[in-house]
Amino acid sequence: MRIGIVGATGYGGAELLRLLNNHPEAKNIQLYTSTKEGVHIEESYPHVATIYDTSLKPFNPEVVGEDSDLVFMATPPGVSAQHTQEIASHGTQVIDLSGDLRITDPTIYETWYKRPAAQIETINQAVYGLSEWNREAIQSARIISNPGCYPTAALLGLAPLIHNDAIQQHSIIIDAKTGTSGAGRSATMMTHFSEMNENFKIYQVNTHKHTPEIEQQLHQWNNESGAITFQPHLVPMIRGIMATMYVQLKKPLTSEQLFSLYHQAYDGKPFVRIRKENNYPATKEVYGSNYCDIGLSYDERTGRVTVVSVIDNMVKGAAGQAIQNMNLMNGWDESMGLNLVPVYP
Ligand SMILES: NC(=O)C1=CN([C@@H]2O[C@H](COP(=O)(O)OP(=O)(O)OC[C@H]3O[C@@H](n4cnc5c(N)ncnc54)[C@H](OP(=O)(O)O)[C@@H]3O)[C@@H](O)[C@H]2O)C=CC1
Ligand SMILES: CC(=O)N[C@@H](CCC(=O)OP(=O)(O)O)C(=O)O
Repeated sequence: MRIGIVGATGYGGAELLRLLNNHPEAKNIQLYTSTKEGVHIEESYPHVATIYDTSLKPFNPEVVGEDSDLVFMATPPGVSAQHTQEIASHGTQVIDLSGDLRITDPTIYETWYKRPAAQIETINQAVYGLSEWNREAIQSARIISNPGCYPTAALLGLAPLIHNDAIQQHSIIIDAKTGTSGAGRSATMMTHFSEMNENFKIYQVNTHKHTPEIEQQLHQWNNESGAITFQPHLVPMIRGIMATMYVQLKKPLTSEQLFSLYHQAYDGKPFVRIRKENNYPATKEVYGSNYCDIGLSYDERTGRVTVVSVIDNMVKGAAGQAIQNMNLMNGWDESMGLNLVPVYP
C-alpha cells in the first residue's frame, strides 16, 4: 500500500514512522512537509537514519491524494479541516490524527477550538475511530477522525459502565494526567524543561477541547449522559496518560459484577487489558505499546467506582490507534504491526 504522512516531522509523524516500519503492508511511504521541502528525514530525526532513506516532499493535497492509497494527517488543527476533502476525492483513505473532524456539530467545534469548523460534508463522512467500539463503521469508512489521546483513555475506561446504564447522570469526574509529548515537538513556555521538570501543573480548567469529544461519545452510547467534569494535568514525564475517573453508581454492584462488565466488554479485544482486583496500572506498563490497561475499585461506603485507565499518548492515543484503524479499514488483522511489548523499565 502507498502511504502518505503529512506532518512527518512532528511527534505523531515520528511515531508513525517507528510503527509502520514493522507493518508488512506499508511498503511505500512518502513524507510531506509544509516547511522543509527536500530535507532528508534523517536531518529532522537522526534516530531513523538508515531505516528511512527518504526526503520530505512539499505538501500539495492534490498530489498527496493522487500518489497515496492512505494518508495520515499528523498535522495541527485547521490543516485537515481544509485539505481532507480534496485528498479523499482521489479515492484515498484518510486518517486524521487532529481533532478537526471529531466533533459532529460545527458550532460546538468552533466554541471549543476557537477556529472555523471543517465543511459539514467532510465532518459527516468522517467516522470516529475508537477502534474497540466502532468497528463496523471503521471497517467501511474512507475518512477516520482518530480519537484524542485523553478521550481514548477516558472512553475505554467508562464504556462498560455507560453501556450498562450504571452511572448516575452528571456524576462523572475525569481527572487526567499527561506527559509533555502530547503538546507536540515545538517548545512552549508550558512544556520546556525548566518550566516542567520537578513540576506538576493543572491546565485549561473546564475549557479543554477534549471535553465535548468525550461528552459526544458518551451521549451516543447512552442518551441520558450529559455534561462531565474533565480536568487535565501536565506531569514531568514524556509519554503516558493516566485518566482516573470517579463515577456514582445508580445501584450498588458487587466487585464481581463490576469486573464481569469489563470482561464482557473487552475479553477478546487484544489491546485492552483489565487488571485483577487491587491491582492498578501505571503509565510505564504501557510505554511504547498500543495497550490500554484498566484498573477498577468499587467503594461501598460512597457508592462510587474508581476507574484507572492508562495509555501511551503517542501510541494508543495517536499513531498506534491510527494504524489499528488502518488495519480495520483494509480488512487486515487489527494487531498487524502493533504487537509491541511495552518498554520496561
Ligand atoms: N502528540 C500527541 O500525543 C498527540 C497528538 N495528536 C494530534 O496529532 C496532530 C499532530 O500532533 P504532533 O505530531 O504532536 O504535533 P507536532 O507539532 O509535533 O507536529 C505537527 C507537524 O505538522 C506539520 N505542519 C504544520 N503546519 C502544517 C500545514 N499547514 N500543512 C501541513 N503540515 C503542517 C509540521 O511539520 P512541517 O513543518 O514539516 O510541515 C509539524 O511537524 C495534532 O493535531 C495533535 O493535536 C493527537 C493525539 C496525541
Ligand atoms: C500536554 C498537551 O498539551 N497535550 C495536548 C494533548 C491533546 C492533543 O494532542 O490534541 P488532539 O488529540 O485533540 O489533537 C493538549 O492537552 O492539548
